[in-house]
Amino acid sequence: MSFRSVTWVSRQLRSALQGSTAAALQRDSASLASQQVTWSRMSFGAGLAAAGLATFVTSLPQADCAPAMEKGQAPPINLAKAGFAVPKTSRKIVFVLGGPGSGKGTQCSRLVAEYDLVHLSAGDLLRAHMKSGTTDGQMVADMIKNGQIVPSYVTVNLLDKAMADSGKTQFLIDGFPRNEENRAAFEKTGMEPEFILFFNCPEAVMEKRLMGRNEGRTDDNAETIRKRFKVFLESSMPIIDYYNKQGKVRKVDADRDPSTVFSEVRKLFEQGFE
Ligand SMILES: Nc1ncnc2c1ncn2[C@@H]1O[C@H](COP(=O)(O)OP(=O)(O)OP(=O)(O)O)[C@@H](O)[C@H]1O
Ligand SMILES: O=c1ccn([C@@H]2O[C@H](COP(=O)(O)O)[C@@H](O)[C@H]2O)c(=O)[nH]1
Repeated sequence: MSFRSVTWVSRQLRSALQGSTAAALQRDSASLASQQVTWSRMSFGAGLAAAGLATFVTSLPQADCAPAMEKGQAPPINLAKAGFAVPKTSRKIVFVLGGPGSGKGTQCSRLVAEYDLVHLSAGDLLRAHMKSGTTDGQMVADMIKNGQIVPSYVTVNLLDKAMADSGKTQFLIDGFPRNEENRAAFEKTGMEPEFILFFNCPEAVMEKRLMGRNEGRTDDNAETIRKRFKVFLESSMPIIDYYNKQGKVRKVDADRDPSTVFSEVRKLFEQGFE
């Protein structure tokens, strides 16, 4: 199956409305159908769409729909806000792994612009959490500054909550799992990755990129970068090997300009899930 977004929801909406007598609903549907309502085929059961989709889309608060529609984009449909919980086992997950500075975040941004995917960077979630003022938050701040891997109970909870809150079903999980403890804790939740997108990049290239990133990160300095590289080789590479043995790794040569890297990434996504 392909990740490519389709106007499938529009069609479902129109067919669900064919038997409906509600004029107001039809008016809303026509305006929605004129937008490109994107969703992906695999994320939704036809029964759910026919039974409830028209109702909850039209009942979404205006504030949720208006800004995106003004920009000519798809109105956001958030299943969680609409009261539908997406079962964990329905989530389609791709782990995006590679050394620090290999370009994971850069390529994930490009992917979400083209496909119906939610990008969750474990590092970003942890950086937000470290500002929470909790004891955990302080621990996370210290660990990031030292290039250490935060215990799974923190990271897995943050990822799980972000997935649930998104109300979506297809995720790029960037920078996780980083060690065996992470991997095992995630799999215990019942979720597993469809495949692993692995960015292969020489250390010298990654170091140059990180030193030039200038985003004010506490770990983008020569001393912490050295520690992060060591942790990557010792703890994270074995995870990539683990998935490689399962035939789940799709490897990209990341030492090229971002557009060239992306054209290869796109090809790997067009293969869909096997
Ligand atoms: N293909 C590329 N060529 C040159 N520079 C790149 C390329 N991809 C990303 N960069 C730059 O390198 C830096 C690191 O990229 P990015 O943040 O995407 O990496 P990352 O793998 O997500 O890093 P981290 O794991 O540390 O979060 C950024 O400044 C980015 O603009
Ligand atoms: O799953 C994770 C992800 C990240 N960390 C910590 O955060 C920093 C920065 O991560 P980036 O992916 O480079 O944004 C990383 O060095 C770890 O300290 C983590 O512990 N677990």
